[in-house]
Amino acid sequence: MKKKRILLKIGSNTLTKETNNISRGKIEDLANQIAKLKDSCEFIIVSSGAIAVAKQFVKLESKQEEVFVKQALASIGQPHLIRIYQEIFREYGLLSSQCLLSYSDFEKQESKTNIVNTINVLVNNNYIPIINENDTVATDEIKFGDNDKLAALTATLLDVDLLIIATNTNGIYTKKSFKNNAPETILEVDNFEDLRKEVVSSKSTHGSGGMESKIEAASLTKKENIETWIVNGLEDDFITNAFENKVPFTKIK
Ligand SMILES: Nc1ncnc2c1ncn2[C@@H]1O[C@H](COP(=O)(O)OP(=O)(O)O)[C@@H](O)[C@H]1O
Ligand SMILES: N[C@@H](CCC(=O)OP(=O)(O)O)C(=O)O
Repeated sequence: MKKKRILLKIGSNTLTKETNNISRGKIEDLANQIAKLKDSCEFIIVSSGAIAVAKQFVKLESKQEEVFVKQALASIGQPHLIRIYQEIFREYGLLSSQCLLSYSDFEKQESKTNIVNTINVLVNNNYIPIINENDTVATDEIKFGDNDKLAALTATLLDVDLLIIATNTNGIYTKKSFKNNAPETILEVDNFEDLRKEVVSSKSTHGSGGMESKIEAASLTKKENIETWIVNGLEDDFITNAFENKVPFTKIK
């Protein structure tokens, strides 16, 4: 049986469970779900969190807002982030690896071919690639604060069957319900262009792209006929529950 190829994007906000520390519990939840699904699905992860991990360990003598400081923090935090993933994934019998990519890599045919070949070898040998932006050489994502687009570009390049973006809401809410503090999830999207009108300018504690960047990401995958799900990553079992339709989330076909 051919496995369903899933690109899972998990942001700093979900990984920290909206605190100032990376949540080992969230990574355990992730590993537990991937282990349960491993006979039917293969996973590629785009994970943020390098800066958030570093902030747990160090205070650099400079203004935190400066982009170079964030790049330095990402460099300090990334190996810790991967160590935590590897420790926990190993306990669940999962193998993992690290890939650092930048947007410009998606503009060069040679780099694209190299990415596809490397990741295919990893996945075919049951390794879960954990991707983040190469923050030393590029600042797009730190400046705009978002891995959503990187996830969409990767999903497209690797021809996945499904992109899952884990965030801190039950998918995209109608603007009206969100503003009235009685959020209602848009479950299925009929008219994609109308979706853009539902975005509210608020963001979560650690997040910076807001819902807009998730919709932009979905517009890239939609063009390639890849389905995108926006789910609440703060909840336990958020992937398996979405598969079983036990929780509300937004499906963009
Ligand atoms: N229509 C909407 N439905 C749900 N959330 C929305 C909507 N419009 C804006 N948002 C905001 O988008 C946030 C999620 O994006 P973001 O803060 O960037 O999180 P992440 O770290 O997961 O990328 C939500 O917490 C919410 O404040
Ligand atoms: N690449 C950096 C920043 C990425 C970022 O902020 O993205 P996100 O948490 O998805 O809004 C990191 O790993 O900390």
